[in-house]
Amino acid sequence: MSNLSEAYTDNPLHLHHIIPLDFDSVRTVPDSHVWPTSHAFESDDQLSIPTVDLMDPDAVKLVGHACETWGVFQVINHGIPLDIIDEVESEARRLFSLPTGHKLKALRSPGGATGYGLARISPFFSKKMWHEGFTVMGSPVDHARELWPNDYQRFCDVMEDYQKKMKELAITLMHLILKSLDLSEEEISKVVSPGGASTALQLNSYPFCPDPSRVMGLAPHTDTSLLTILYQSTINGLEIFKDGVGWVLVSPTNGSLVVNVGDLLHILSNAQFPSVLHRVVLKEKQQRLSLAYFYSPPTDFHVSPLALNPAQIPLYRSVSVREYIHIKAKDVEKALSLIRI
Ligand SMILES: C=C1C[C@]23C[C@H]1CC[C@H]2[C@@]12CCC[C@@](C)(C(=O)O1)[C@H]2[C@@H]3C(=O)O
Ligand SMILES: O=C(O)CCC(=O)C(=O)O
Ligand SMILES: [Fe+2]
Repeated sequence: MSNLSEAYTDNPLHLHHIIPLDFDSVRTVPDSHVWPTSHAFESDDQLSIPTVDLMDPDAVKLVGHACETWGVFQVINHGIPLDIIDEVESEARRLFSLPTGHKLKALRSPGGATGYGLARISPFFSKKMWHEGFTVMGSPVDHARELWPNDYQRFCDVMEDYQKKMKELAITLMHLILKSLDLSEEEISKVVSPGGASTALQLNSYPFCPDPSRVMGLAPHTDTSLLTILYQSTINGLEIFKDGVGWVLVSPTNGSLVVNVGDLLHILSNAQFPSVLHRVVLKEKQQRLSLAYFYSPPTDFHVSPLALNPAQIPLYRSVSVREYIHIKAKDVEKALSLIRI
């Protein structure tokens, strides 16, 4: 079991916050899943998040500017082969296409971090989300075997390969981002070391919904990570909240990946980079899939504001990754303010 998995084990959930609806059998949206104002504050502007070409000689500057102004950007020329992404998507599709009863064989346990179930933030909302997820940390073999006793190898190989590639990309991105904050190589290598990281891969499915405008795919949240790398296949739905503007749609563009700043990078940057609030709304009468890879330092690593010039004061106290996960499990919305100095 990985350390990150243990950190989540300390914060158990109740089963009714884990078991998704039997989406196959619903013909109308049950009251438990109706969100009254899900489309409020949507911006009409044709605004879009920045795109960064990782091969651009100015990548450090571009990435730094995108993190500061938006907290989220799209990367192209990221070096992840598209056929690998396609394979992960197709394995994710194979998983979510199983009958509900079958998927429940791989249900996340109340004290567990991995497997099939609702998003971890579910207990904080009075309405349920139109969402099912499958969380992977390292090898998914235990849960894959429960789903496909004689045919789990391919799923495992594909998921492990993807995590390996995502980790390399996350490290590349972290180097660029921390360089943009003027951190020295020595400081950077403390935060980003190939051997030590906490990572997770989340397969997200937003099943077909008979009445998409009344439900919420994934409620507004910030990610706990340093950064998150997201692949959102071809269906619209992801929106990010930009101060002074409102909800901005992030449309999928072929082969690009969305990178967003998480809470831990927000702390590390001393609030220079916003930990971007985002949500998923259902825009189409079609199932939507996404793959989110979360990259954080090891759970015993202490995160504190690093990018300080002599005139600046730290806005957050130092917090270990494990402690921050614990604080967030108690109160997702207040977590950052609880460690503010
Ligand atoms: C490594 C992570 C990051 C987690 C928890 C754990 C595994 C699953 C991730 C998500 C995925 C869906 C949104 C989120 C908010 C959720 O509910 O579960 C994420 C959460 C976080 O960023 O806090
Ligand atoms: O499905 C998406 O586009 C976003 C998923 C997400 O925000 C997450 O997994 O944390
Ligand atoms: Fe997220």
